[in-house]
Amino acid sequence: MRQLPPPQINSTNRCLMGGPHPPAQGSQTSISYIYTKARDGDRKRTNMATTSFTAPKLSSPTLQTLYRNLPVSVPLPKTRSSFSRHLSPSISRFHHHHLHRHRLFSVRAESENGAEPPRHYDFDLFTIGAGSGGVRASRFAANFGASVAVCELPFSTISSETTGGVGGTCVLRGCVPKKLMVYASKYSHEFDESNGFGWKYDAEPKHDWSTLMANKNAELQRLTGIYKNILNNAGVILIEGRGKIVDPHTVDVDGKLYTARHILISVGGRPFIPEITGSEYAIDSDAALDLPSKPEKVAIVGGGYIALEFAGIFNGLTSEVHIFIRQKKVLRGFDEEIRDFVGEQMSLRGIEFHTEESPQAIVKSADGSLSLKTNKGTVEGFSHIMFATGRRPNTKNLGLESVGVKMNKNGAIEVDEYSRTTVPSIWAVGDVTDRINLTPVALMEGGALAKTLFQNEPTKPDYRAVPSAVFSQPPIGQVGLTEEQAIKEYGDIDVYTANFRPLKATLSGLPDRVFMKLVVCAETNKVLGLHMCGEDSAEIVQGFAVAVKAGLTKADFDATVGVHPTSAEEFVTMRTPTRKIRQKPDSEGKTGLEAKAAAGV
Ligand SMILES: NC(=O)C1=CN([C@@H]2O[C@H](COP(=O)(O)OP(=O)(O)OC[C@H]3O[C@@H](n4cnc5c(N)ncnc54)[C@H](OP(=O)(O)O)[C@@H]3O)[C@@H](O)[C@H]2O)C=CC1
Ligand SMILES: N[C@@H](CCC(=O)N[C@@H](CSSC[C@H](NC(=O)CC[C@H](N)C(=O)O)C(=O)NCC(=O)O)C(=O)NCC(=O)O)C(=O)O
Repeated sequence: MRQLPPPQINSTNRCLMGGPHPPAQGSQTSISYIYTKARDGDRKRTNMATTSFTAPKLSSPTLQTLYRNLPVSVPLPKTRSSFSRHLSPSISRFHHHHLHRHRLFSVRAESENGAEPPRHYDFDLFTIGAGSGGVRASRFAANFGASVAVCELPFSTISSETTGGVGGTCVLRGCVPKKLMVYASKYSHEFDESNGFGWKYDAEPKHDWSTLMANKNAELQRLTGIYKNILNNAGVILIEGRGKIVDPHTVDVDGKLYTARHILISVGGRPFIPEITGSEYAIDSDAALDLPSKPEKVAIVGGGYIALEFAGIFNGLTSEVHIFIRQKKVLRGFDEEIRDFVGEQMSLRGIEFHTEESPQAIVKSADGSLSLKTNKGTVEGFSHIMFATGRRPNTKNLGLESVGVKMNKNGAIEVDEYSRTTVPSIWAVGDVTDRINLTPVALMEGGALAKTLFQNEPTKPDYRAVPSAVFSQPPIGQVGLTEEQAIKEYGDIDVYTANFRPLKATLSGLPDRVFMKLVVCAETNKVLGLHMCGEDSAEIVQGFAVAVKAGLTKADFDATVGVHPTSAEEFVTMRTPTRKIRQKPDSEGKTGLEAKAAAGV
């Protein structure tokens, strides 16, 4: 796609960020606050004495532009902008109160090239979508001194054209409720483990589905409230409704128009279900997180993150679970040995895998049960059929085509390295751009954008060594290259693996095992990739991700003392390579110490 030049930081930002400006001679505008940088990068507002000054007489064009771009605060009642004109009385009252509490209404004058007449905007940044990326960009931008509004649809556990909620996918329909359900479902395995440690129950522990759903939903309500407060405390104005871009600087929210110097699209994605006969009987992950009762027998179509996580959840909560994947293995793109290992371990916990089976139709029987017809036959008697067949960017009905924001064939917004779309004033972060669809990545993109636009610090998100976890049971954690990627990229690698029965399994008597792998560059001794499937792998990999990101060598790992007895210690005690792969001609590979010396470490 077209690469736009790095964003130019305009003089508004420079002035705003630069701390107290000397009052321009003769101005009558009151400046109420300055912003000082706090340790964590957020900014603290400092109350300043109001300064009165009248418009300065500036001779140089640069200074004139600088002055036009100064953020000037105008008391709301005196200045009715296009923004306040369109507000309904109740929203207007809220904004009036809110703006006065946080900062006076900011009207900015802009002249893009010095020749055009200055334009006034209601906001420096208008964000569409208050999920992880949108909230992060908006609140950081506000903390950097920008005037920011964000619009979001009303709360619902199920996303649609008319529902969403502050917090977005991660908080309301993804990571958080999913992890709560993972916690709920893990107990059954733990009850099984406990017998070997002497625990006896007079009766089988019972699970009450409605208690779990009620507590989970109460937590989601709490979190959406927390996210509203986070925005409010940062001085971001929240507007409930559906945003649609009208022109490169204007957003329509349910009939009211708001102008902004920059528009950010952070509307995320939604589950995708392929169109097959009977697909209306299928549920997606939104619905699966909010079922009124436990599924008795569930088919899960797909072999990605979501399919494996829900298979573990329903299996742990004692549903009968069948997974249908169109390939031989789950988790395309993951390390091959991890793909094999997780499949085996999940099978041992009672999940049935149907491989190389593609769904063709769903049929509902008179008794209400569902059958899944595939290329290999029909499996009957499901209470639920869940599709976890990927997610699609949420870019319909946003007005993107009409303003010229380019999208790829899946509807993902194309952006440059700074998250800028093909329209220079419009930016996009998070799943809507389909880069790496993970919450911490959206947070990174949102934070980088706020710095780029409002802190005079053009910042590209860094996609090297992004760790991730699949909260399957057992879970997977990984960072860096798979063995297959490393061979392709480096040719010569050493692979260290450990496949062992963890201490806990010796008394529990369960067939649980752990698999761990280090992929090491033979030439430099750097650890290129680290993979684990087994209890606690997500927690373990987060720490090791620092080492991989920092480019540490296998020798550095060897020099680290283990924590005993843990599974994690295997990563620092793998002494002999399981295999050495040599693809470069005449290549022997170096030992750890030789490589360390060669690299000057
Ligand atoms: N723990 C985490 O960090 C989590 C992250 N996520 C994020 O959300 C994204 C979406 O997750 P998910 O929905 O699991 O998507 P994924 O892309 O991970 O997996 C989709 C799965 O569905 C299969 N599939 C796609 N289309 C069809 C079809 N028409 N018929 C049969 N099978 C099909 C794919 O098979 P094939 O491989 O053959 O294409 C693949 O196995 C992930 O990529 C991840 O970024 C989601 C949940 C948890
Ligand atoms: N990691 C811990 C904490 C989980 C957590 O971070 N909970 C979040 C909610 S979900 S997570 C939602 C996600 N937050 C985060 O990912 C926070 C990550 C990290 N603390 C950071 O600052 O980068 C997000 O969308 N952030 C937008 C933003 O920060 O701008 C929270 O806000 N809790 C407050 C509370 O419970 O009182 C755990 O797993 O137990």
